[in-house]
Amino acid sequence: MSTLPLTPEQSAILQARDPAILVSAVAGSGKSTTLAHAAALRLRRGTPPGRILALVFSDTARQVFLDYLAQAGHARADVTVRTYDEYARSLLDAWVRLGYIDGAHTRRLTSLDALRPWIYQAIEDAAALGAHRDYYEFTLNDTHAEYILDTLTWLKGTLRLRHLDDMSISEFARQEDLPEGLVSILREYERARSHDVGLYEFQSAQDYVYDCLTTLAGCDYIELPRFDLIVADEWHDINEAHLQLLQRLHAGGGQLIAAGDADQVIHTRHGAHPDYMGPAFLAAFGQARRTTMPLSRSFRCGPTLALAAGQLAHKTFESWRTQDTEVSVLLQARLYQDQADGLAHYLQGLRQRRSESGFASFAILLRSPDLSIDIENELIRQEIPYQVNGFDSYFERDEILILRGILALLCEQLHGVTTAAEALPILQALGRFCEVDMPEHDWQASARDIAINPQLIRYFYSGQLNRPPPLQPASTPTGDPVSRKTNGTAAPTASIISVPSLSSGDTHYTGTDHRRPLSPWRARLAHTVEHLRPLVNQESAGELLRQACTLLHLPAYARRHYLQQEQADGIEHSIQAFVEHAAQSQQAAAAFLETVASTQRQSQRLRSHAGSPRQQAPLQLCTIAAAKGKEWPVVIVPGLSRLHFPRPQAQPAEERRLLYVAATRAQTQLLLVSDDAQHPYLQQMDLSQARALATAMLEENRARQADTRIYLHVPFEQRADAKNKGAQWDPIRRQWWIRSSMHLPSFRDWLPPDQ
Ligand SMILES: Nc1ncnc2c1ncn2[C@@H]1O[C@H](COP(=O)(O)OP(=O)(O)OP(=O)(O)O)[C@@H](O)[C@H]1O
Repeated sequence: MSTLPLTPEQSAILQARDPAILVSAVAGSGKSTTLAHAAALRLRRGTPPGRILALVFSDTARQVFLDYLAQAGHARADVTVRTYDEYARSLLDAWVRLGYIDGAHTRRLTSLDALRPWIYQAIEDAAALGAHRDYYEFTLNDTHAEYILDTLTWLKGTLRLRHLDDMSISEFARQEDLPEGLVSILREYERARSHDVGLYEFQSAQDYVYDCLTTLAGCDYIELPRFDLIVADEWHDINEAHLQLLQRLHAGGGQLIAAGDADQVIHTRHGAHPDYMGPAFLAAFGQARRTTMPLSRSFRCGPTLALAAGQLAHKTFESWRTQDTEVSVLLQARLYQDQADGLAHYLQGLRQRRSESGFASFAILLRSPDLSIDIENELIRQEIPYQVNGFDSYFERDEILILRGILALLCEQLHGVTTAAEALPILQALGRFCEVDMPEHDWQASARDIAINPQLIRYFYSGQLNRPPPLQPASTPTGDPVSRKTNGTAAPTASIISVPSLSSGDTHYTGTDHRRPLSPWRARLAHTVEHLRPLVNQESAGELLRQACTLLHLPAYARRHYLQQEQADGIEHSIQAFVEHAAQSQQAAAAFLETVASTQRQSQRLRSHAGSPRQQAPLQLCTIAAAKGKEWPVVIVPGLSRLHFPRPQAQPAEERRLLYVAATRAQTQLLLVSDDAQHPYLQQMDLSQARALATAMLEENRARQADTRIYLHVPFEQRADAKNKGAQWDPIRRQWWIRSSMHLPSFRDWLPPDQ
């Protein structure tokens, strides 16, 4: 049995009898704990484990839920705890076993690698139809493939994809505001995937819930399992498909308790919406049969942070803590650069004040990866070990690799790079820019040669980047795409590409047709190299990169490859930050390339944790989205600037929720870094008012703590005696308790050993 004394709000939720309960909670208020206790209480009251279902959104959340269930006194295997995708998949499996659907040949694909051939096939099939070629680029690359999957995830999550069967491509494209070419790809992909209701060629994680609902709609004889209790954690991540599956499960009777925080909705792109934390829940579960209950006090955030977060979110947000969370603001002059120095200084000082040897208590949460350039550089300078979470370190990002590659082309030498492993990503990024199509072993060979002799990059340029791409044969899709395409690039055709050994200096190709004109990107690269090469010894790296970005139309490149405005903006910011980094260094191109390469090696050492000083625990450098559900003693949120956070083009409400999620990860200290003392978020949080009100809340919490509950071990036959002395009965824990301010010696026989 758990020793955790539940709060009155938690107890009220556990005692409520309504068939559908929506728990509207603040961050860190014990949502998962409460749901686990609800399951434990049912088990104690005799509900068989098989009649309880817990649904979560991630493996981490499942683990957390199982831990809380164990804390509440129940072994891990007692209750079914599943993600929605896993649960839907288990339903489909059961229907196959029962013979309701034919799943004998359905392939279960788990990675983009496994899905890629099918996506590429759909792109080719849609392109072959020819109708939308003038308005859409049917490119075969991973970025495009990911965009297609992202769009599918959204359309399936919102169940909007269902309309595609009843509409023409142009009608659907108009309705969803999508390019017709993209819609034609989606249609081809779904046609290849699903032959009929319950008959699937292949399924991936994003399909299970959607396919379950489609199968249920087409097969009304299928019965779903019945549960006495369904608990749904992280309800703020719910989308229409999850909601409808839950509605079907709940229609069999029993109780549903869903818990979430409307201000943690940050995945509207995948179909989540704050309405599900209110009107949509109430509508879905019937007027007379549901209720909303609060969890309004946080166990994580101290009073100052709770009050400030409440002001940001326009809601009541209180705290149980007797220690405050200190919230401070670091003002900096500019978005990039200055803040990094201030930050590292602050970090080192704080670590010393906290008397900690490592950085495990620290997290820096980024609105988007572009800020990482200066922060990573500063962490490296200060030898602070760090781990990157939710994005790639700037050394590994395509746009930065392209910029390094361009400087190397101007220098006609890949300065600073000493191994094939270092050269390969730069060559491949340039290759993607120019749509070079080579087999993997040729990439490897080129990287090896250039690592040995960095000047050979000039042959890579003349042989691969500065020549027209060969004509591809017309695609004749037949049979299984898996056997035709294997990895990130379309299967090479030996008669068209024959890569010379770079070390021989040989630039002769056996291509069959070179009449095709240079693609705009190759042509722009050629023009840039021609224009800037003569300036390489006169201009600094920063100036060369600035001019290269303009000549290459890099923002347009970002927009073409990253079809989502949000991603394209992120790439543009990242490019801008790297160019500024080069400018600040005031180095010539060759020296700057050397510096970046050696900084990269230091970064790898610090990130691998191998050579960090005194084997210190690393700091977490995380995107806000990847920090959701986690907590750290010290949280730093840089980049509060009117240009960066909130992003001017993004949805203002979702931007505000992003900051709310980031800020509420902090336990003892939150540092907000801004270039503007009047930043709208700082004004909304009104820290001086929050600090003033926090004092009273802290005193109240300390007084309450001094008067906590003490649970007694009262034998059944002595219960009347305990009651007469003033003990009270807790119906949820089924235990007698007294206040710590009562006369303890009167209860000596029943006190726990530590009292
Ligand atoms: N009644 C309680 N008394 C003391 N601590 C509690 C109580 N309920 C929960 N906690 C603690 O509060 C912390 C947060 O709990 P939990 O993870 O359940 O919150 P949450 O609302 O799900 O958090 P998040 O905002 O990350 O979703 C945990 O350390 C948990 O043990």
